Amino acid sequence: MSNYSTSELSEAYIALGANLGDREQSLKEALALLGAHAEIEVLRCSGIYETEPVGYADQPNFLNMTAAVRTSLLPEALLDVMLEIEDRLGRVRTIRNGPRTVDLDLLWMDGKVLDTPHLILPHPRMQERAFVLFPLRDIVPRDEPSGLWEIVTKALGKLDGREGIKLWTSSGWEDGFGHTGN
Ligand SMILES: Nc1ncnc2c1ncn2[C@@H]1O[C@H](COP(=O)(O)OP(=O)(O)OP(=O)(O)O)[C@@H](O)[C@H]1O
Ligand SMILES: Nc1nc2c(c(=O)[nH]1)N=C(CO)CN2
Repeated sequence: MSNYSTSELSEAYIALGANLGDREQSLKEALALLGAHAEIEVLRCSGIYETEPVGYADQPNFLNMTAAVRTSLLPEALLDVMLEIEDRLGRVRTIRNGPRTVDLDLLWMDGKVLDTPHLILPHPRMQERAFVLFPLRDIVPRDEPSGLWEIVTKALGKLDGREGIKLWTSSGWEDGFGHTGN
């Protein structure tokens, strides 16, 4: 497909959330599926945080984390891969902000700005979500070239404390989790 990927590599930041079933397993499977894609390399993963639900309160706590990936996919194609992973892991869309086996949001891609019916970049709600910002702070380098570190730091400064976020466990990524063995 001509408009699927490019010869240039982008660095993208993805938020993952799960609040149904085996939440930790769903996050890890989603990461493994991202990393198994021929055009996606998972570079860094945050810790896994347990977070109180935001938006629609009458649902279980979430586990949330973020990942940085390197990819030759164009933004829309990366989003398609993410939506396929959600489907594969059994996500059923019911109510907005409602419970889900796994949710993948594309937060940031080299500072690109997009506003199409399918994809808005940067993610429009990322700066107000503590469950995104705390895990994102784990993995964005201070010298990130497109200005994400400054955005995350400023947005975190506006939050009221930790807002129902606590570290749950390490993602285990550094210890080899997610490698497919080749
Ligand atoms: N940056 C983005 N990342 C992920 N999805 C996006 C983005 N911009 C637009 N979308 C669109 O949003 C649609 C709905 O996403 P989803 O069902 O995950 O929403 P939600 O998780 O309930 O709410 P929220 O978008 O606030 O996290 C997706 O099918 C996708 O086309
Ligand atoms: N704590 C928490 N709350 C949410 C989350 C989430 O991932 N974590 N996702 C939502 C819709 O994307 C709505 N509310």
